[in-house]
Amino acid sequence: MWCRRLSHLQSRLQDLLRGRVTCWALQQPNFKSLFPLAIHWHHTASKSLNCVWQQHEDHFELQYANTVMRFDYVWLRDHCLSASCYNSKTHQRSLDTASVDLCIQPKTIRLDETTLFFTWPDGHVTRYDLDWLVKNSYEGQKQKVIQPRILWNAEIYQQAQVPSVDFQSFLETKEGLKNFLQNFLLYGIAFVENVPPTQEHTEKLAERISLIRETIYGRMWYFTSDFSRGDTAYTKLALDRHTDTTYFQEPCGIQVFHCLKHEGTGGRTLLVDGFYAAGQVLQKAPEEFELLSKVPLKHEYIENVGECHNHMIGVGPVLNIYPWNKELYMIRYNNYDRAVINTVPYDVVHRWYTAHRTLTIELRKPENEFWVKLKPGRVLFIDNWRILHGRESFTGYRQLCGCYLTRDDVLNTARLLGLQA
Ligand SMILES: C[N+](C)(C)CCCC[C@H](N)C(=O)O
Ligand SMILES: O=C(O)CCC(=O)C(=O)O
Ligand SMILES: [Fe+2]
Repeated sequence: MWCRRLSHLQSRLQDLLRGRVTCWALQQPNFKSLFPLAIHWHHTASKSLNCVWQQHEDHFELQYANTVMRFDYVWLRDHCLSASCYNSKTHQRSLDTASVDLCIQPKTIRLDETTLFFTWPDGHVTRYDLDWLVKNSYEGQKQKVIQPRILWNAEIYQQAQVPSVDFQSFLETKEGLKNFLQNFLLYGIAFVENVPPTQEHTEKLAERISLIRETIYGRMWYFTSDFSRGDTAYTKLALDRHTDTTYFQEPCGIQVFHCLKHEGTGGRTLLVDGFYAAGQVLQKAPEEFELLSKVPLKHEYIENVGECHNHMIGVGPVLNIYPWNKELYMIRYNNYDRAVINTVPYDVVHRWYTAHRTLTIELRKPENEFWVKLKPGRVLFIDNWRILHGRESFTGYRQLCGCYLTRDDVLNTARLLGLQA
């Protein structure tokens, strides 16, 4: 049998060289006689557990907890949590996945209480907890959201009466921080009150939840309408709704705004939930939603003002979704910074403009706009992957400070506090 296997491997190699990459064993007519398999369903001794499984040629099928799951055998071997395959202190795999035979099949399978035991051809035994399998199966993950959110329009947000968190409790208590982060994760915006109106205190606040993301604008920024940088943000002009740093390969995750001073009129901040608007597009025109999630676009920042010389380019679709559950996780929307579209043919471009228009119409509906006047002492955190911001034109002297945060670090803090993120 070994020789046979070797000659199979040789022809498999030829197949690979010719570009045929299906599993050799499955192509063998006498496959079943080489690996006799049980084809009937196995039931558990305890009926109450309600678990049945079946060993197929190329996968393992499990029905448990109202879920039908299918597992690939290489996947099962790769996810062995035994001491020799997984270091539970570091939570890292020690098994060399490349050493697993891609045609591996278990020799025996047995269920004991809530644990499945797989014995592999080399005698190695892997145990899987049934609940672990449900939680980590594709079928289980497909039905779950990574981050629960409450999508809002102005009315929903205002009626929710989301409380602001006090500066002191945000800095000094775990509950204060946790409440703040919970609201931030759910709504994509959150406020901290009674913050001393200085850049230092704003920085302290930011550092409580995350590393500050230093960018071409600096670490903490401080800006007025002095056109010190080559961007409309540094003027008194109105800014339509947008997300920032769309021209980064990874746009900044969170934006922090603290208005330190404004002696003049106007200058209110506009906030729109981009995911709410995208949700409306999904309902009304699913094929347009899909197009917005597939067509890659460039955004660009070109600056040549004073000493500042920058040229940044970021590529990605307007809507970014996880392919396995279709969950939206990032919107890139900035009509000012969108670069020349040269990544798609003309007919797709036209359909893209139609889809972009549908989204824009949703984003511009007055009922989706939440307007707020930023005041010294009240710091606003914005999820820049979800919420669009803008501002009304203004008169007089207006000073804003703030920073960007690394999304990974904000989510890290949230998870360590027990929040789902
Ligand atoms: C916040 N701060 C003033 C530092 C930067 C402004 C960046 C503006 C740019 N058009 C964008 O949308 O990314
Ligand atoms: O001036 C403002 O309120 C916001 C300007 C802006 O969009 C930005 O700085 O990112
Ligand atoms: Fe902005």
